Amino acid sequence: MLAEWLDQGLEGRAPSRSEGRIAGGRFRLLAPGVLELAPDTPATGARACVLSVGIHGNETAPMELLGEVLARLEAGLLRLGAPLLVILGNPEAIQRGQRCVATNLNRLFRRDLDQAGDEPDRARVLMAEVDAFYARHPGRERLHYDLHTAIRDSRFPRFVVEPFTATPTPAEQWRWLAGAGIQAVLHQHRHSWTFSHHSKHYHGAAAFTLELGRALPFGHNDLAPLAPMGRMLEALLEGRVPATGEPGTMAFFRVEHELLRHSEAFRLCFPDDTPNFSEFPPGTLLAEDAVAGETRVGDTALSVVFPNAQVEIGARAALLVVPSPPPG
Ligand SMILES: O=C(O)CCC(=O)N[C@@H](CCC(=O)O)C(=O)O
Ligand SMILES: [Zn+2]
Repeated sequence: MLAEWLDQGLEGRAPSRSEGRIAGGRFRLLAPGVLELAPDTPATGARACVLSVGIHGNETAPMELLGEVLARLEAGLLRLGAPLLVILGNPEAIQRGQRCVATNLNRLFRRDLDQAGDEPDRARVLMAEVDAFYARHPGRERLHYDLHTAIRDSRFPRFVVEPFTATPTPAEQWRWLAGAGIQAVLHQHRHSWTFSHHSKHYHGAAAFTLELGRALPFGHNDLAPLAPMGRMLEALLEGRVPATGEPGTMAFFRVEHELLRHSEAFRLCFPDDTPNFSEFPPGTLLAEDAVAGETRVGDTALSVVFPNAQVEIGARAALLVVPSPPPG
């Protein structure tokens, strides 16, 4: 039923059952693409976990990975030990195999959102479900992993974005992420209104956007490098402490500057297929914009993450980042 729920969501079919039993607890469909797993007896120290995939409809590897974990739970190979909210982010975009339908859902997670349209409506549903889920688990530590894949190759194929908020990230997170095969961490420098930012900013959750390789069509993903990540998700689901790694194995960066597209006549001055975290020396011309003029690297080398000249006007066209010391 659980793996079927995911498949039906991907295909736009209504699920056959809206609640029932699984090993160690119950499942309940709360809204289209929103599944709650409630353990009979939460394990000591279990986190209230939100796991989201498909916020961008063409990022398929996380959906396949989560599908495997849910199938193992359903087959009785795992036993539920933690409260979980499992989210299929943008079903309409997933069915179309597109990043989004009209606008980027992952910029809309703010409580004062007043836009109309499919993605704004979906953001409001998801924010309400996450708010209600965390409210059902007062006193329990909160976690949100929002799983994505990136448009381009990357010097670090598996990395996380740590949203900017006042809430410090618990030190254990760096050990868990290293243990799950994450290779780099990027600290945001300001509020970004992404889904993981919502959970961290409004709920004090340990929350990240996880980039797990490149976005490819269903069936073309190599899930082998994501095996440690799958094991971490299984540990969280069972309420166990995940395997840990050495945070020093990860590269740490912080955002120095956000490059915005201000006009139609905007272009990035490096090839489209430039991998994430490529470094440019001082003086390099990075972008030209009819309104903002030239953007050049200053005195310190900058690396480029998520370059995309095709974004909407006013949206982020790249993050310009520098190495930063590991936390703590
Ligand atoms: O590869 C790209 O250019 C985009 C990949 C992607 O969807 N990234 C997320 C990052 C969210 C964050 O900054 O936390 C996004 O752009 O929404
Ligand atoms: Zn994405």
